[in-house]
Amino acid sequence: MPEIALSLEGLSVSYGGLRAVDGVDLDMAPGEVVALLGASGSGKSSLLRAVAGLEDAEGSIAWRGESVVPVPVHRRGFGLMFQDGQLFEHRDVGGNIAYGLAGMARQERDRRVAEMLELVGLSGYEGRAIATLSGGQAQRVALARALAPRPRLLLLDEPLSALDRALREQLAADLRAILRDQGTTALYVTHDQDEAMTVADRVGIMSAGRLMRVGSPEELWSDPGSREVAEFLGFGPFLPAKTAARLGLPPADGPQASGLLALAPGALGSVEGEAERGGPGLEARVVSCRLRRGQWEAVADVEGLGRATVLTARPHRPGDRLAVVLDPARTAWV
Ligand SMILES: Nc1ncnc2c1ncn2[C@@H]1O[C@H](COP(=O)(O)OP(=O)(O)OP(=O)(O)O)[C@@H](O)[C@H]1O
Repeated sequence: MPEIALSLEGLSVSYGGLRAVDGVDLDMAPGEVVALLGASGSGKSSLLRAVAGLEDAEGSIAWRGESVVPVPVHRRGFGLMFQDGQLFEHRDVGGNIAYGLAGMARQERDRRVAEMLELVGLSGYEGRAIATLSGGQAQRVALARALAPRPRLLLLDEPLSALDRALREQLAADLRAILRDQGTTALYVTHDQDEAMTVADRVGIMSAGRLMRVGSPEELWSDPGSREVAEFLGFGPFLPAKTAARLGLPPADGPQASGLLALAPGALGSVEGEAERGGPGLEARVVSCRLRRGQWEAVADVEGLGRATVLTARPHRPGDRLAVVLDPARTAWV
């Protein structure tokens, strides 16, 4: 049997009559990073807080087979990191990182602080005042502080949400490298799909308190499992089997829950010049067009599919005709 670090079984969190987390089962391997992804209010933070011991919960929470439910927060050996790093303003950077290292000899503590600062790319920042740090630097210090005592599990709640997108992307990649480097087992809550897919080995999709599906980013994209998860990931439109067959995509073998073919973002592309020549492809009319991250995207009414996003090689005007082809590798049956 594979080794299990954190194990959740039937975990539920209720606030009065509201069931914020509803019967979640999840096993995590040692050193694994799992991101919980879901819309606002789906119960991600409540689940994380229950694991930390900050929220009463039903069901079981075990670490290496032993229940941690009776263990108080500070004895669980779990590290925490939040959106706002919650650094102590009255301590300098070094003092913040050393906070969880009480009981360690001075020299050893200083060494650990320097090592953590190097890990997060802030070597030499020991004496800096917290108020002088940028948002990104503050979150790096918060990460160093959380990792310094070598927690057996790191719990991160939207650690990058307060940062702008470019910084978030950079820090997400750095975080992944740091967690791998340290072999840290981590549960990571975010509502940002790109961040989840960058940081985690496996991503869990939450909706209305339930864990809908857990898988590696590749698994989720190739088989989202349900229309709800597919929609959350940005798949669409969803084509009935008959339409899919007309496009040369007969249903895959095996039972299909709803028998719909879901198109991933980028599944439709235009063959430039073909519309004018009347060549292969579905006929489409452009509604609007925009440049997104260096790629032209047209919203178009596509024959037999309805309104959909189509990647194009150049900008198009409303009313332009396109010949649209489907990339079967960017589709999934749900
Ligand atoms: N302390 C609380 N008392 C009452 N209801 C709460 C409390 N904390 C959360 N809730 C409710 O529980 C549900 C789940 O909230 P939770 O914060 O876990 O979701 P989330 O997915 O983390 O959302 P967000 O991304 O907005 O933080 C929501 O309906 C929320 O309003």
